[in-house]
Amino acid sequence: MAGRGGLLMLENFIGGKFLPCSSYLDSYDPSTGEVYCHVPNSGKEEVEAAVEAARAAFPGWSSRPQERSQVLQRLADLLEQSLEELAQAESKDQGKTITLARTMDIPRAVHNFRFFASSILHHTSECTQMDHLGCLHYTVRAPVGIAALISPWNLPLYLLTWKIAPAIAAGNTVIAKPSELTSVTAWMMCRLLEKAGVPPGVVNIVFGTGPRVGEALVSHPEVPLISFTGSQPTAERITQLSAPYCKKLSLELGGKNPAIIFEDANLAECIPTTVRSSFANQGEICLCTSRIFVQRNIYSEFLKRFVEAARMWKVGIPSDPSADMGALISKAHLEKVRSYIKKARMEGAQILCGEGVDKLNLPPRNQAGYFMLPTVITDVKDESCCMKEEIFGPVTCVVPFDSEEEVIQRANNVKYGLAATVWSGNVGRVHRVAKKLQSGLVWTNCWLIRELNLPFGGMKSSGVGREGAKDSYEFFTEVKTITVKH
Ligand SMILES: NC(=O)c1ccc[n+]([C@@H]2O[C@H](COP(=O)([O-])OP(=O)(O)OC[C@H]3O[C@@H](n4cnc5c(N)ncnc54)[C@H](O)[C@@H]3O)[C@@H](O)[C@H]2O)c1
Ligand SMILES: N/C(=C\C=C\C=O)C(=O)O
Repeated sequence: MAGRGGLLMLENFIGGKFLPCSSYLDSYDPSTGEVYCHVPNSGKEEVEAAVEAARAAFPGWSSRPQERSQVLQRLADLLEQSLEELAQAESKDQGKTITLARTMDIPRAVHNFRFFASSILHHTSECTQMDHLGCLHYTVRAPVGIAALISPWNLPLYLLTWKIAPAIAAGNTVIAKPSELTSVTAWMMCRLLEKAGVPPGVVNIVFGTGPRVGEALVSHPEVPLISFTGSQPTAERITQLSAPYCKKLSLELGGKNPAIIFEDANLAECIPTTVRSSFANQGEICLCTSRIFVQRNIYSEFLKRFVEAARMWKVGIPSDPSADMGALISKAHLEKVRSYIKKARMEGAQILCGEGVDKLNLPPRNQAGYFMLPTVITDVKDESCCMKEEIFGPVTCVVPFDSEEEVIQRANNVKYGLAATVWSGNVGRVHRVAKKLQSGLVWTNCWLIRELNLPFGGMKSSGVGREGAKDSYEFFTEVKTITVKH
């Protein structure tokens, strides 16, 4: 929809209707630094309206499980038919490459609906007998009610649908709040909901900032469940606000993910995959590698080949299909990421390629965009902020190690525990190391191969709870144990 100054103007989606808001936020095109869209700056009033709509829709939606599965399938089909349009929009709004949006973000959003449409039909419940007391016990599960779903800016539709699909499949009604920095594809999806047969009020989307609309949502007494993906400080705030109501919480947070590369690793596979795991989506994936530990006897060779491969990664405008990396999300974020390179230099680390070393070539129109080259840091201490804090940008540190025990201890020596990769041809070692890593996910000799049936989530400050077929079902339902005396 065209709004002020011919710019795209989004509206909230509440009770099956698009509704304007009394105030709007500017949203920037990361590749040019120009405002290109206005996003509703919603608050308490919009949350009240969404709660009312979600409450009214709950009795009907929660009582029709077969129909829910069919509706989700139709929504998946409709999203798939709009794949190209959605990919273009995601790439423009977020700064990611069109190739990544086409091959990962939007296909995964489609898959999220297909997967939960099917998996919801296959859950079983528990039953036990106490013959000596003449009793049979069994469990039933019921949707919790109105779910608040809050998602970040890095994988906008991918992560939003990873929450909406299991929540509504289980029979809840939802109020979703996408990041104010990347709201466009969520708004586009609203146009498909009615066509798919999602009844009004089942999916409500309120746009705006965390402190204003996000807090109104998480502290609403009629919203008993919150699924949040984002940063650890925001998770802390949400936990505080929801504590008085004992809400159910799922928190998917940041990472400081290690790659451990042993001397017997297949470097021909490991190097391109580790370049990708460090720099895909501009390093803005919570699962991205940011600490690379390399066994000392292959360290020099690895470093040389890794830096060569990182330099080959093409930073380009997001719409260029040959680009490997696009623009970072915002000016503030670019400055934050760059500040880590300055700190590393001040600490005596070496920057081997990227920021401040190589030259970025951009068309004149994109000079004010938020671009940065893939950057490799070395000679950096484990205690440095670059090795401890989540940078969430195209920056990775490479350091040597000597023994298995040493590298496990160093890899675990951060507050986060989300994802690790281990590279070795020795199956025994891979299995031993994977078991000792404090990490919710360990990919060995690969990265980011997702099996949605199995638990996804982090340890330590990387989160609370797990998502996936069974875990999401358990989170989005309440269980009840029934005892029958016969
Ligand atoms: N573990 C995972 O699956 C996963 C996935 C993607 C991103 N992340 C993490 O997300 C972070 C980057 O995303 P971000 O910058 O959008 O995170 P963020 O915490 O700033 O924002 C995430 C969402 O929370 C909202 N929000 C902010 N303050 C809020 C408040 N006070 N109350 C309610 N809602 C509030 C934001 O508007 C946004 O929608 C990184 O730390 C990254 O690692 C984790
Ligand atoms: N939740 C998932 C990925 C999160 C990525 C973070 O940036 C997923 O693949 O299910």
